[in-house]
Amino acid sequence: MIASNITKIACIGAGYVGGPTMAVIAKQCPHIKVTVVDINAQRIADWNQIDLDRLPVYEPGLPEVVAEARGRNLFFSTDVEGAIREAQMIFISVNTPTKTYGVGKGMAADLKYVELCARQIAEIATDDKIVVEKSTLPVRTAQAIRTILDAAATNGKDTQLATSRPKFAVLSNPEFLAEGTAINDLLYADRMLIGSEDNEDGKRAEQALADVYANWVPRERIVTTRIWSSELSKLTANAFLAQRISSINAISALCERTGADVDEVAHAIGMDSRIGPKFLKSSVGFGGSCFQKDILNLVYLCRHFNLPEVADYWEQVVKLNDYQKHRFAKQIIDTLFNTVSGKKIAFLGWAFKKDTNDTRESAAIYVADELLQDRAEIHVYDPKVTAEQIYGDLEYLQKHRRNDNPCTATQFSALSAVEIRSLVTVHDSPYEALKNAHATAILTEWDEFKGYDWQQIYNNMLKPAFIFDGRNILNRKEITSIGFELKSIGKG
Ligand SMILES: NC(=O)C1=CN([C@@H]2O[C@H](COP(=O)(O)OP(=O)(O)OC[C@H]3O[C@@H](n4cnc5c(N)ncnc54)[C@H](O)[C@@H]3O)[C@@H](O)[C@H]2O)C=CC1
Ligand SMILES: O=C(O)[C@H]1O[C@H](OP(=O)(O)OP(=O)(O)OC[C@H]2O[C@@H](n3ccc(=O)[nH]c3=O)[C@H](O)[C@@H]2O)[C@H](O)[C@@H](O)[C@@H]1O
Repeated sequence: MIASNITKIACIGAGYVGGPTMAVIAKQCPHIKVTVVDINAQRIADWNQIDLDRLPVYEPGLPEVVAEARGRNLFFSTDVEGAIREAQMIFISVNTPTKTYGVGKGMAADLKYVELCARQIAEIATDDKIVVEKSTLPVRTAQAIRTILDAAATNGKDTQLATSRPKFAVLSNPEFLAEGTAINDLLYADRMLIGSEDNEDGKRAEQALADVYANWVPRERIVTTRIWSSELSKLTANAFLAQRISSINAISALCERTGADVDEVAHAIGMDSRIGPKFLKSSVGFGGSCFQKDILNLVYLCRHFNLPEVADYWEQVVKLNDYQKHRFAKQIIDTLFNTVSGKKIAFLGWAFKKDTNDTRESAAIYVADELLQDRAEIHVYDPKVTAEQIYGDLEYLQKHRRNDNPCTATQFSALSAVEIRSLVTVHDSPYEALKNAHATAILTEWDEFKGYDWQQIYNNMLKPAFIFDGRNILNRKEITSIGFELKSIGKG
């Protein structure tokens, strides 16, 4: 029977979502044993680090949560099979990146990891399980998961009587946390969304998961829907959030031409309660593993369902974001007298936003790539990102640049790993990165950047000393009074 009182949870995938979400469930529900498993042994070893500053995910508040629950009712392990066997409820929290091959290349979500999980669950389960989609998935994926679970339950186990075969309930429970604020987002969630199949087991499973969250989330914030609505709500939420950023970034370009100030415009329109102030911060462009991936996935789905106008509408959000990153890089080259060849450009920040060590799809990667095409010498400082990660990001891009990117596709040539390493230097100290630089580009809004000794930095930079503030974090008056030439986003 599908369990109604959950005491054992497994989560497949110990990444940015699996790790923090399960740590919070374990913290808030000491009566539930939570086991997080991953095929990446190094990642699991890092989650088991005694030194909590070296967990694989940097996230404010996470070490404290892990310290409280780990070893009590929170476990990290590579024993995927054991965890599946034991659990009543299994979260699938594996990566669903954009496909880099075959049908849907560059657009569709790659569901191979999710499919593998479903097959593994089906193969191993000997009793009834609730399977929860925590990964972000295209609408109707639950159908595919159900088909795999049911087929395996009948195929591989046909020696079993039909009545003794395990039953599965599939739920959709997308995650809405943002990196950098994950713990807060999980503890004080705006809502927890649960989509279930419309049958008795589906409703039973939905109630069981709602009861888990009810240990700390007010009941009125636990929203239940049909399963397709839940799946589509996740893609839609990310598309709406990203759309706001692209909208304000589009206006930033107009501000630069007209002398208006994008921060003032954002403030003024955000005071309209129908618009609201959040997600109106103009920037060098949104990054992160999800916005672009999820919108491209949405676009792919719309085309699949023969809705080309709808697909084009959403695709524009990504195109505008590509344009914004390109605009920023181009402004650096244009301002530095039309070439950055052999010039030292310091990058402050590499992560896609502050308070995370995640660099996936970070704007910094694309801006660096464009400057490297002109043979700039880039010197990077980021408080949380390692040199290997930075080199890895640039090398990955050389192989996987999107073909349809109008800003970058045609004129770009791939750089070798050796070329990248000869042109890019990663520093442990911001002051070293900035010494003798022709220009500084701020790519991430880390708070510490605001508190630097900018006078000292100015003294040590080449003149004219340019700053390209891709996050609008510096105080214009202070910075220009030192003598810097400051270029901000959306300020004429
Ligand atoms: N990163 C974020 O802030 C958010 C991500 N999401 C979604 O959550 C999902 C996971 O994202 P992340 O945690 O960022 O990915 P991630 O790449 O950090 O973690 C995924 C983990 O799954 C593991 N894995 C893959 N296949 C496996 C298998 N068959 N068995 C065991 N482990 C396996 C990988 O080794 C990896 O450690 C994605 O669908 C993403 O779109 C949703 C909300 C927020
Ligand atoms: O599905 C996901 O992965 C998650 O994607 C985003 O979270 P995240 O990408 O972690 O971080 P955001 O705060 O949304 O920032 C995304 C990017 O947009 C940029 N951004 C954000 C807000 C803004 O006003 N301006 C802006 O440029 C950030 O700097 C960052 O590069 C969503 O906010 C989460 O709700 C969602 O769960």
